[in-house]
Amino acid sequence: MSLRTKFMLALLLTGLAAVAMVGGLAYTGMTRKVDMIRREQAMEHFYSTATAYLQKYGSWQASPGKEGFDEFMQSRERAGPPQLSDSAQGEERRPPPPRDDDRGPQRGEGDGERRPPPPGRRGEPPYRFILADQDFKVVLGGGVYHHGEALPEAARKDARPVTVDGRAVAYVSPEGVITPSKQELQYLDAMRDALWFGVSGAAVLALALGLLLGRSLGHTLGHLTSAVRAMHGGSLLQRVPVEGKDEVAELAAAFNDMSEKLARTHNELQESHQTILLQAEQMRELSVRDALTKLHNRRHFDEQATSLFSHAVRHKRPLSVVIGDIDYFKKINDQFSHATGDVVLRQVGEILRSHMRLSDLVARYGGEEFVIAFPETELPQAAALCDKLRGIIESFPWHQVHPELKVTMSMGVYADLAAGTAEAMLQKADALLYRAKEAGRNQVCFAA
Ligand SMILES: Nc1nc2c(ncn2[C@@H]2O[C@H](COP(=O)(O)OP(=O)(O)OP(=O)(O)O)[C@@H](O)[C@H]2O)c(=O)[nH]1
Repeated sequence: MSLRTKFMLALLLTGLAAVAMVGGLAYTGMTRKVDMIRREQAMEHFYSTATAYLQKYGSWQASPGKEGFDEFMQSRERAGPPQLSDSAQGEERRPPPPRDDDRGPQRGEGDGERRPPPPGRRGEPPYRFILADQDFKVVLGGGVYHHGEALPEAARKDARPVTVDGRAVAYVSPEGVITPSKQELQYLDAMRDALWFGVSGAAVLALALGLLLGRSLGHTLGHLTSAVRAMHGGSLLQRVPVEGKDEVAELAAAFNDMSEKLARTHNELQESHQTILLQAEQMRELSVRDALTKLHNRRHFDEQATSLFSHAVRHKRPLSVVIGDIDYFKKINDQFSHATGDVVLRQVGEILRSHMRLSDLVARYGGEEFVIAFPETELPQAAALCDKLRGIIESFPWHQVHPELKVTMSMGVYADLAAGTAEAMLQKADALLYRAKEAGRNQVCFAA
């Protein structure tokens, strides 16, 4: 069941229950109150008439009886129109009791047998007053009791004494219920109509409110659901409209805050992740680079040379390895300073790097030693390239560093994969370098 339907049902039930309860209570309360007032008024009227009548004669026995009482009452009515008047039978007159014809003859009018009281509202007898004498003997039975009959104990409890000169000469007892007059019935009908009108109004209002509330709540919740789905999809920064100041609006505002914080934290995390990756890359780069020449270091060369060797063997491709060593470098350090030696190392490194192809591998192997691997290169091309490099180093304008500075390099080149490993090839190249040194330096020695 949708939220809107639930809202509508809840409001409908609440509205109907409230109207029914308030209206029902008001209706019942008012009906009872009207009954009570009428009953009191009728009682007061009958009682005052009976009191006046008995005061006039001293007692019922001394009075002309029922006819005299009726006459007395009618004369009082003529004197001033009463709110309620009572017949000599003591019956409340204004609302004529229903099925009055069924009552049959009254006490003293027929066979003397008491008939059941005529039904009033809801089948109850109409409202009447019973008048009993000082000994609780009924003198006016109101169609309920026989003349001379003893008033039952239950009726005596409600009986009100009529006193003359301080002594009770009679008792008035009410009996039955008030039957509403036509006008009162119209009032009650109008009240019932108003009640139904209220119930219908409440139902329409509840449905409209339910629809409105359900739509407004569903609107915000719909936004929230879409936003959460979008967040699941990776778009962390979401905004839903904040309407009003209720709990739903608070939820929407809290969601916006959360989304903003999540997006910010996510961005920060991504940035720091990038930084970490960058730093890791820099660290990795540093770990494979020589600090002075910025060429790769020995460890990196060994790793790469091994895989170049494997590749060359597997694909039966040529591979040449070279070891170059700056001649008399100790003398350069000693004669021109260690700093000059560093400049020489950096410059030689730059010359080697700038003359390599991207696929070539060059590294500072330690001290004044450099190593090169030429993949896809046969020995003659490698030896020729090394001789060219040797010439470039020799002819570099070293005098700009120091007027007397001269730098040359000796190299050993080896290109036979039969050596078995890259390391073994390097050892062979180193032996050829040694030979170059022995042969007078500033030269390239090679072997296939
Ligand atoms: N300036 C400088 N000198 C270094 C560095 N690394 C090693 N050396 C020096 O390089 C010199 C190498 O000297 P040797 O091994 O005797 O070789 P050489 O003097 O070049 O003699 P040959 O190789 O036989 O021509 C040593 O004096 C080391 O101290 C460095 O990073 N900077």
